Amino acid sequence: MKRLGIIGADGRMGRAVEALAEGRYAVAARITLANPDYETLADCDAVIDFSAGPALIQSLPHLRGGVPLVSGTTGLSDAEEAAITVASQHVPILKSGNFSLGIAVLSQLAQQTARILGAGWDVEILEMHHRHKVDAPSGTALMLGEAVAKGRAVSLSDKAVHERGGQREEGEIGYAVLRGGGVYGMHEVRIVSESEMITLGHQALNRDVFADGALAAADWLGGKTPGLYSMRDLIEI
Ligand SMILES: NC(=O)C1=CN([C@@H]2O[C@H](COP(=O)(O)OP(=O)(O)OC[C@H]3O[C@@H](n4cnc5c(N)ncnc54)[C@H](OP(=O)(O)O)[C@@H]3O)[C@@H](O)[C@H]2O)C=CC1
Ligand SMILES: O=C(O)C1=N[C@H](C(=O)O)C[C@H](O)C1
Repeated sequence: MKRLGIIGADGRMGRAVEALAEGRYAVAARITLANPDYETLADCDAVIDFSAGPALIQSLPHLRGGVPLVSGTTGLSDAEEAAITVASQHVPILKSGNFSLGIAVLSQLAQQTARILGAGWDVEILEMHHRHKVDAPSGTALMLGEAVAKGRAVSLSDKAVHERGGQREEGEIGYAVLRGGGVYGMHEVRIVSESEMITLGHQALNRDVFADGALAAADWLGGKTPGLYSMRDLIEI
């Protein structure tokens, strides 16, 4: 059986991945805060990461032999993102802020809708997650904003408004963040004119949807050449 490493193995997602991997992979490395045995990752056939920036960055040197990495950790700094891009010269890495099929499709729809309608329509991105979530806005909400920006041929960092302190300006991509209870993940892209509103929405109904997608990504990534891949590469949209 192929050997799987899990970074953040004791976390909500790490536990979901370990449970779903049973019968498909032998879990050969479990990286946790208490047991940071990063060198055990080098002997794995694939590694799945749902942890935090520092853990992900510490793992990278141990994958340089070419161990494929699937990473779902969000809230990374620019320096951490850059380190992943550098590592992908030696290692196949599939990184996504969301491993559900529905969000991959929603992202494509948001891009197309933004391209067709243009900046005359206002875009607001809403997300809600459980009370324990650390980063805001979510990695998925940022991905959806990137899709809208790509559809409009603009840069998200130029157009994103994370806290509205006054009146809206044309072309803004606004964010609204809610936190509470046990919500697995709710995202909406609202595209609004003076006369009508399109709502593209998605709700995760359990945590396994992300773990399942990450395991499918690990299967797909085996044997790929080094590079930085996305869920859209996997499902070919
Ligand atoms: N892409 C996707 O589809 C999804 C992405 N995520 C993202 O995955 C990440 C994890 O989410 P979730 O499982 O809910 O969070 P948790 O806090 O439940 O799990 C993270 C785990 O990583 C551990 N950890 C943190 N730092 C280190 C370190 N330096 N070394 C070793 N272990 C470390 C934590 O340990 P401790 O508990 O001791 O702090 C914890 O067990 C988040 O960034 C989240 O946004 C979540 C769901 C889906
Ligand atoms: O922290 C979570 O739980 C989730 N995080 C990801 C994100 O930041 O978008 C994906 C999913 O929505 C759940």
